[in-house]
Amino acid sequence: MKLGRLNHVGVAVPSMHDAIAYYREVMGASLITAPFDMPEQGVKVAFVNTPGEAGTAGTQIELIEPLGETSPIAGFIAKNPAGGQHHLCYEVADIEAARAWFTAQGKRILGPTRIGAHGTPIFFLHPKDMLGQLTEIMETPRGDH
Ligand SMILES: C[C@@H](C(=O)O)C(=O)SCCNC(=O)CCNC(=O)[C@H](O)C(C)(C)COP(=O)(O)OP(=O)(O)OC[C@H]1O[C@@H](n2cnc3c(N)ncnc32)[C@H](O)[C@@H]1OP(=O)(O)O
Ligand SMILES: [Co+2]
Repeated sequence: MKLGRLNHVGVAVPSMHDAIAYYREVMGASLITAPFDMPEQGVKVAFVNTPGEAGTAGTQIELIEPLGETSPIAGFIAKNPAGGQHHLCYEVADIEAARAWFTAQGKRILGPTRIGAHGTPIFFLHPKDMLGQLTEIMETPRGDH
């Protein structure tokens, strides 16, 4: 497997509304997508874009707010009521090859491969196996690179 670009840093927030205001007013972000619900992932999502090198997409901040009774980030927000850095998401060219690569190393994969917020397949790796970092692997969207 070859590691691709850092696609996004997931940031769990208790209030999407307040987090968007923070990125606009405190951080000076001008490109923030409208929030949308991903009920099957248990989160509301909005992306803050940072600029990349000429002609490339910059790394995004993925704001995630708990959605529904069984949100996977409910426990994280309970422990970190102000919110906090939640996961790192790296791109790969081939999601199935990446899954096999981590499985062969005994890394715990959290649930099935599913379609993520960019419309490409993703999976998550347990933070206790990954230097304490919840790690998301996503297939690079077609047309990028
Ligand atoms: C939309 C999509 C996309 O980008 O396309 C997304 O990103 S959706 C992003 C949201 N979806 C996901 O995160 C899906 C995968 N996540 C999960 O399955 C879960 O969140 C887990 C990672 C298993 C954690 O679940 P939960 O907090 O309920 O379990 P737990 O309290 O037993 O936690 C087990 C241990 O892991 C630690 N822990 C929990 N969340 C962590 C995190 N984000 N980073 C680092 N450590 C973390 C806890 O403190 C605890 O450590 P101690 O035992 O030392 O206290
Ligand atoms: Co993510």
